[in-house]
Amino acid sequence: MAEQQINVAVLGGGSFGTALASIAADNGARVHQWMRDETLVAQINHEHRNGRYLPHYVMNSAVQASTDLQAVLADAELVLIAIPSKAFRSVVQAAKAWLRPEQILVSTTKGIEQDSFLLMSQVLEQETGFTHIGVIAGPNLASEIADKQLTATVIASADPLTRTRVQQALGCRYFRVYASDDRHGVELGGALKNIYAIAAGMAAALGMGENTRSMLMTRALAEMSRFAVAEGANPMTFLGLAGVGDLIVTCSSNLSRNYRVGYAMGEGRTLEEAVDALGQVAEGVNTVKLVCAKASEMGVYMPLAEGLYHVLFDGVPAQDMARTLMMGEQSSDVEFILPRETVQREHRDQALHNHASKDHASKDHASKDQVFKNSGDKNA
Ligand SMILES: NC(=O)c1ccc[n+]([C@@H]2O[C@H](COP(=O)([O-])OP(=O)(O)OC[C@H]3O[C@@H](n4cnc5c(N)ncnc54)[C@H](O)[C@@H]3O)[C@@H](O)[C@H]2O)c1
Ligand SMILES: O=P(O)(O)OC[C@H](O)CO
Repeated sequence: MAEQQINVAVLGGGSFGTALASIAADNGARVHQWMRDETLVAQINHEHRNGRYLPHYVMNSAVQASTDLQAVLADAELVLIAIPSKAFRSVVQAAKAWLRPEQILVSTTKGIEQDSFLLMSQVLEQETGFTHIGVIAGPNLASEIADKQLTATVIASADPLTRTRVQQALGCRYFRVYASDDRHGVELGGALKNIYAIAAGMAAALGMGENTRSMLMTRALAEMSRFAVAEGANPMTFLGLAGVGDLIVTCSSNLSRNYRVGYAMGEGRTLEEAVDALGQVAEGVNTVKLVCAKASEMGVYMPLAEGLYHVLFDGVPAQDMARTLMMGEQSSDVEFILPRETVQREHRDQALHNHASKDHASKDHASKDQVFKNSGDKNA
């Protein structure tokens, strides 16, 4: 589908970086992939395999791997950055000397920066000041893409050139790229769903049923969009691939690392044991901490995220947390139709009404008593 051969640089030698590099090469792009590990570089260049992250996947043999950041970026028109959020800024800073304003820079990372609460495309913007900046997010399990399972993603950018170039570079017979201009919403969708994937993994390990999983995912969507709207995103974005799409896949599949962390904890492992056993990044663990702090600062109601926080960091058993959540307020289904505040007001009004009726009834009763007393007929 690529209309002209484009030079693509992929920064990151993990599973998603590797899958994206191969897609772009399948699509006719000239692809250079940067990573730190010389052994992996040699393996990709000679065996066309990334034995550490996607051992069973045969990559497109045209992908050229290198540890030389300058060489990888030299001719790149499109730069895809697939580095975990903890290291994202430092890699961008290292790359900065060879980045140019005409390049298209796209983050594929679904995480939030610890101290700044910035999303990765905001880090890119802050570090470079460039305009062709975008993000990719959607239901994109790297190992399924590697298997060439039919997959769709979203390129989100306010910049039309970024959107069309990424669609041209990556859209192919097994990978569809949809466009959005709500970069913030798409990026938040990708980062926030990791929280609920941990909770869904936990629920599955605890033997909770399909009704429970469906409730969890739907309420997660309500919570994610409530937070994102408070952050200035468009709630409609959450109806798309980067919202409900990514939430479904990550809350349903043990190919998701976040789901696997939750599952291991539901089986009784500690957070540390679960993360160690994974050996890769589960962004949701850090994201839940940052989002809970932010939500309390902004006054956004996020009972699921808060509940998960208590299980991960305060030693609250997951079963107890689930019970507590069921006792929480019974609120609105879709808050953009019936606002949560309206339901709360209705409950308050009803309580007042009940109280007033009770009061009235007891006064009525008392005055009847008085009449009876006065009339001396207690059986009237
Ligand atoms: N794996 C997926 O299915 C998938 C899908 C969509 C999005 N993502 C997102 O993409 C991002 C990267 O994911 P991944 O699956 O490729 O991760 P990964 O854990 O498979 O690999 C991360 C890569 O980053 C490298 N890295 C870590 N710290 C580094 C540093 N300081 N300098 C240079 N390189 C460093 C690692 O060596 C590794 O090559 C994550 O934020 C994830 O949310 C992943
Ligand atoms: O493995 P996870 O949990 O990081 O999820 C991978 C992707 O984000 C799924 O779209």
